[in-house]
Amino acid sequence: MTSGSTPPAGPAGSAAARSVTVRVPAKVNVQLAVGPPRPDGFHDLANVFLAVGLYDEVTATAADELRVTVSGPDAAAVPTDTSNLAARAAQLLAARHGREPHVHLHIAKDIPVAGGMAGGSADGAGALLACDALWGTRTGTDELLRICAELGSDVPFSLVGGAALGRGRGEQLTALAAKGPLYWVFAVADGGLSTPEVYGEFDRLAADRAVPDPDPSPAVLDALGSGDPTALAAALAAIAGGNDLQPAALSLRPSLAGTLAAGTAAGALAALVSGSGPTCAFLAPDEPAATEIATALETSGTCRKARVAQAPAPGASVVS
Ligand SMILES: C[C@@](CO)(OP(=O)(O)O)[C@H](O)COP(=O)(O)OP(=O)(O)OC[C@H]1O[C@@H](n2ccc(N)nc2=O)[C@H](O)[C@@H]1O
Ligand SMILES: Nc1ncnc2c1ncn2[C@@H]1O[C@H](COP(=O)(O)OP(=O)(O)O)[C@@H](O)[C@H]1O
Repeated sequence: MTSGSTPPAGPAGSAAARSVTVRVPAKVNVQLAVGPPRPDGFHDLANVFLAVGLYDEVTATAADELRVTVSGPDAAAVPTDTSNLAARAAQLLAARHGREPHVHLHIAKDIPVAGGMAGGSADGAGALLACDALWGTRTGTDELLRICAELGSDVPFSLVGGAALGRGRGEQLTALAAKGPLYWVFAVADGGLSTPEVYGEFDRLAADRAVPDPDPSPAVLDALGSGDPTALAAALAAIAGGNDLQPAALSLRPSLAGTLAAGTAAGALAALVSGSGPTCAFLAPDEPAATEIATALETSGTCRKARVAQAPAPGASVVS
């Protein structure tokens, strides 16, 4: 083999790489203001996204067909066919570049499944970045973000991470200042909630009232920028907790009220359902308090397990 045809020894992510691993964070919606349903079935949002330090890892390896495998305690709940957002990401990227989506995608799953923490979106964004690096297709950020928006409303945020305001259906992002670390505790429930069903329940509960256009709370944005958990909790209290989907999630899963109460009793400054749920998110004053809240939640019997995570977390990034 001549030196010209020998793949150069390069860093993972170069055209020479045979395997690329990308780490992608989960999210919590610090505020989720939901407008009325649009003609296309989506809802306009003011979605204050915050990436948190629970991660999935997506590894893309050269293969002669598209294949998805999943590991982790909740792996059995994740589809491995082309409904998996990671597989769909590979297909969309390959189509953009006129190539076959031949790749083995392995997802090391740590983000709760169907939990309102955007785990599927994370895997979609992670697969996109991993395949782009593996295939050497060098797709620009704007094009990657367009593909993310095709995959799902939350996927663009999974790519960028940090903190951002999502307008439209959540896909139109503006970066937000966020100072850390903020310590969050996540109470993971048994079983998930379907995002479309929760939006449907929101519509049912709102049927006899006018739903205002969604807007972010300036106090929430200020508190996020200052990194002061007490100020953030006060700003959330002033807007009835901040998540307009919370009553719908509670209506579909009334037991979540007990989870929220257990975290509050254990010292959480704020307690809210994460997005469409059923994961509940608790803002802690500091790291030791977060550990105490997690222990109290696990012994309360109101959740399957509790996880502590710091925020803001970086977006999707190549780790090897
Ligand atoms: C609620 C949120 C909050 O961040 O996330 P989760 O808590 O589920 O993770 C998101 O809006 C979920 O976004 P995502 O999970 O990407 O949803 P998509 O695949 O785009 O849409 C799935 C379905 O949810 C509903 N949907 C989603 C987004 C939106 N702005 N309005 C909607 O009504 C629609 O019924 C849509 O068909
Ligand atoms: N890579 C993936 N990981 C998890 N779920 C996925 C994935 N791809 C598709 N799904 C489907 O998306 C649904 C929602 O999963 P997930 O994104 O974890 O939750 P949420 O939308 O509540 O944040 C799952 O029930 C599953 O059927």
